[in-house]
Amino acid sequence: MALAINGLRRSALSVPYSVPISESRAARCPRRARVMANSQTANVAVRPWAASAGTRKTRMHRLIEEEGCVLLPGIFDALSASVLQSAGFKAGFVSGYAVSASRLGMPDIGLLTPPEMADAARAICAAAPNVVFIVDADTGGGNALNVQRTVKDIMATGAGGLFLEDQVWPKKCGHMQGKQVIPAEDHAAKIAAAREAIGDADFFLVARTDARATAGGLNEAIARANLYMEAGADACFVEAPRSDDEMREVCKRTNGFRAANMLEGGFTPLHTPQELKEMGFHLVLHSTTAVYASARALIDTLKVLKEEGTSRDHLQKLTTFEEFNSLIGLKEYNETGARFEKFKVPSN
Ligand SMILES: C[C@@](O)(CC(=O)O)C(=O)O
Ligand SMILES: [Mg+2]
Repeated sequence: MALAINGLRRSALSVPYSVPISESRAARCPRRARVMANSQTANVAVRPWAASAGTRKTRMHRLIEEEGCVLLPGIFDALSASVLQSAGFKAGFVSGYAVSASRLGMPDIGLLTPPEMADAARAICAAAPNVVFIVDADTGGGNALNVQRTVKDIMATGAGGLFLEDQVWPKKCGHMQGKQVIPAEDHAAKIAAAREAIGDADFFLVARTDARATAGGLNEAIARANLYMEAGADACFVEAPRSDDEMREVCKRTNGFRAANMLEGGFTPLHTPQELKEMGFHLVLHSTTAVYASARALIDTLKVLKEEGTSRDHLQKLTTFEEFNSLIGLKEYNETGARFEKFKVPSN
């Protein structure tokens, strides 16, 4: 019996995507068998994206080449992006979790919309033009057509790539309970649609799977990651592995570049980029570190202000007036303003 990946254009794959599997296994769980069959071929298949990935060098590919393992702190607005750039980071992650919290004051349960995310990304990229940002596009806003629109919107912000995940909408943060995933073939089709929308642009596509949390567990998540790589992703992200052994398994059995997420208080053990590089990861998100640090600082500072009615005894906890103005480029703005105070007729 031959099964095909629904939704993928035949021209998108140069290898046969019909894989013979046993009738009985397919009958027990056809969709799962389809995914597993494809994952079994993934290591031997000649993948067209792999050939173009060799020549296609995005900013993110170059950073991976330079650093081996790229650290992307999660940020959520123009100010946090400015701080990230000032701290010397070359890459950052526009976190859906953190944007939902900072922009809406709402949890990461599918309340943030793609246009709101694109709007946040636009301000972020403008505030930190030297940083390559990867944007969390959640599920991409619907089907393949919605995904293509979302991809184009996010590309127009100046970002260097995006994450696209296979959860059922409304999605949840990967470290929350009760997640569900759409059929693997449907998400592979969305990845193929995203790849088509990206074309030759300098834009890095990360396919995320949340299937570790479902009945299929780690095996299904790994099979899905490989399928999504076949569909055209530049990197895969198996969300929320629960131990070092699971993280190593992900690295051993998935193809292409791999992302890990170090979410404090989540399911995945925390590691340094060097440790993760040794395991086989290439991108390291610290998706919530900055938003948790900001919340901690605000909680503590405003508590003191409420109690004492003044900040004068706690100024060491705040930036200074000068430091803050410099952070957001006051001197440069003033210089530009001065150059255009009056139009001067050129003397010769
Ligand atoms: C990475 C993340 O998607 C959080 C998560 O689901 O683990 C984010 O929005 O920062
Ligand atoms: Mg997210």
